[in-house]
Amino acid sequence: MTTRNATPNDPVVRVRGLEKRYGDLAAVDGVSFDIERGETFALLGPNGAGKSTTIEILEGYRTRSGGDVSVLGIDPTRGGLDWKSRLGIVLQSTGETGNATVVEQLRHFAGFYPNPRSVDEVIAAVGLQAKAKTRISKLSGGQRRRVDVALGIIGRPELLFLDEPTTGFDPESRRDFWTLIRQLKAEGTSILLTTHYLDEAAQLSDRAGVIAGGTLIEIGAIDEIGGADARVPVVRWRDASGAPRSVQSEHPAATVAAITAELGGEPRELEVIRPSLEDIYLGLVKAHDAASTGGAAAASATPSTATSQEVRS
Ligand SMILES: Nc1ncnc2c1ncn2[C@@H]1O[C@H](COP(=O)(O)OP(=O)(O)OP(=O)(O)O)[C@@H](O)[C@H]1O
Repeated sequence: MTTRNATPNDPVVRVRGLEKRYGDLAAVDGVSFDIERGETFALLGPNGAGKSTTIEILEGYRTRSGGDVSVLGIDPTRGGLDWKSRLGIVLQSTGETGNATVVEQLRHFAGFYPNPRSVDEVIAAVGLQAKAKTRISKLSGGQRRRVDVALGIIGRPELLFLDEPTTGFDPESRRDFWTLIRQLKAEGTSILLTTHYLDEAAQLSDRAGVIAGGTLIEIGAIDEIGGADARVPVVRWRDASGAPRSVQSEHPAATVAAITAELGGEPRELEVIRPSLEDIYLGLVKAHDAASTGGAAAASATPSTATSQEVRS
């Protein structure tokens, strides 16, 4: 076996120079990051960026081509059943379609863990009380996804991997899921989340890493990622001729006052927008795409709320 269990001060995940090649394709190309104990970390990136490959290497489902990885103090390629029982895994694709009912499946899986949660509590936490005795094969796609999440948390994991967990959830179920994740976090669970819902990442995560083309292009606290410049508010309005105008401003109130004075009245369709995580993320990915296709000069991490006509005040 390998090294030692993580102490409370060690990161629960430590990745250094991770590489994964599929033939000529470098799907993951020198990625490094840590996840601290109790932290929720979001791995963000476009389709094919390398998120699932990274997460599945951490889970022990894929081998790596290079680099060092430690998960709960263990190299995943050597993780045994004891190590696996400390993880909760919600894979990207829904696996549960069998003939068992929800409660039967959860009882069955609870038996694999030394200290599982109560099956009834988990069913309630994922909002499947009314379907507890229904066969999984008869559930809707979103309900099956909730079974996946239930199976991921039944073993009371120290570290929970959530690969696009809320795909197929209706808006209310997503909010319920967020509440559940906050409860798990409050209990001390460390979480690695991938999602294409940037509002979900912003709501749940302490830090995020953005991966594109197999490399980590940005990492930081959710409210700092992309840097201060990317967070400058944008004032939008229509000028006297009805043309759309926008300006990035560190002092939006003063900017609005100046526009109002210039127009001699209320600006039409006035709005002040603070770039969201999604705007910032889109700016980062756009800048990376431009740089990697040779258009570096045109690239900047300007939020997507910006337009080419904008000036900064
Ligand atoms: N088994 C495989 N064999 C060959 N290429 C693969 C394999 N698995 C993934 N890839 C390629 O590796 C790259 C990264 O894929 P990965 O599934 O990690 O992306 P992702 O960021 O999770 O994307 P998505 O958001 O679509 O889930 C892609 O170009 C993909 O086509």
